[in-house]
Amino acid sequence: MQRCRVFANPQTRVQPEPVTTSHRYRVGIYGGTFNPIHNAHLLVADQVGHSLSLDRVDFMPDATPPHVDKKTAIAADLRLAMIRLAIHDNPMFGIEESELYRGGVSYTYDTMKQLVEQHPTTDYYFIIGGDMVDYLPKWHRIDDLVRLPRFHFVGVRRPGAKNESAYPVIWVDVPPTSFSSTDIRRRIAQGLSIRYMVPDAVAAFIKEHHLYHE
Ligand SMILES: Nc1ncnc2c1ncn2[C@@H]1O[C@H](COP(=O)(O)OP(=O)(O)OP(=O)(O)O)[C@@H](O)[C@H]1O
Ligand SMILES: O=C(O)c1ccc[n+]([C@@H]2O[C@H](COP(=O)([O-])O)[C@@H](O)[C@H]2O)c1
Repeated sequence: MQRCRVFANPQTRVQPEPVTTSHRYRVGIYGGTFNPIHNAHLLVADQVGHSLSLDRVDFMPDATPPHVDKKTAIAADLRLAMIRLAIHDNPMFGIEESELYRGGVSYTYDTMKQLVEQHPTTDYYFIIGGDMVDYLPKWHRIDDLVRLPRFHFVGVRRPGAKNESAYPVIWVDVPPTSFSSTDIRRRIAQGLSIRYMVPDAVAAFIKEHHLYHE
């Protein structure tokens, strides 16, 4: 049975304490712009979490994405609010907000270096779309990133697809869903339904705040 440390202040979160000193937490980090978060993101995070027996999968919204060609996203607090609404009913899901606090361009090396240093008993599994694996050689300080202790890449693969990479990647097969946040934004601008593409609470938030209506 896992022991818990109960803090004197009842407001403080009760955190599980490792049973032995060798206990390691297994945390998935799912980075993205989440403009907005959608059901394919949730499906991927859940599938990877279960496939790799992760203790947690944290969604990590970026401040400024490293890709220069990406369009400016809506304000971070709105993206964050939608992530909160989307994940509230899944106890495996959390949010990693450090890139938003840091600001500037959200290079994964900078973020993960800080996280592995701050959490020495945690193994990190950074989730990326299978198509993105081909672009890893272009990532900022990629050779330093893959050498960080307790850092792993997880490639989300369509069943049966190739699993080649210039860098070590743990491949996980996930049922394919082809839509993206771009598709959601376009559909909203065209007045089309996004029901079942995003959680109902996210759709209601988008409507209430009149987001993505051009
Ligand atoms: N349908 C999908 N299936 C698998 N992975 C996905 C899917 N949509 C997005 N991802 C992955 O989710 C991560 C976060 O992506 P991001 O927030 O940029 O979403 P996106 O839907 O690709 O957005 P956009 O269309 O605005 O580029 C990325 O690793 C991306 O490859
Ligand atoms: O560090 C980099 O050079 C780098 C280059 C491309 C993407 N990333 C990260 O990968 C995650 C998904 O990125 P994107 O642009 O596909 O949504 C997000 O957390 C980005 O910060 C990181």
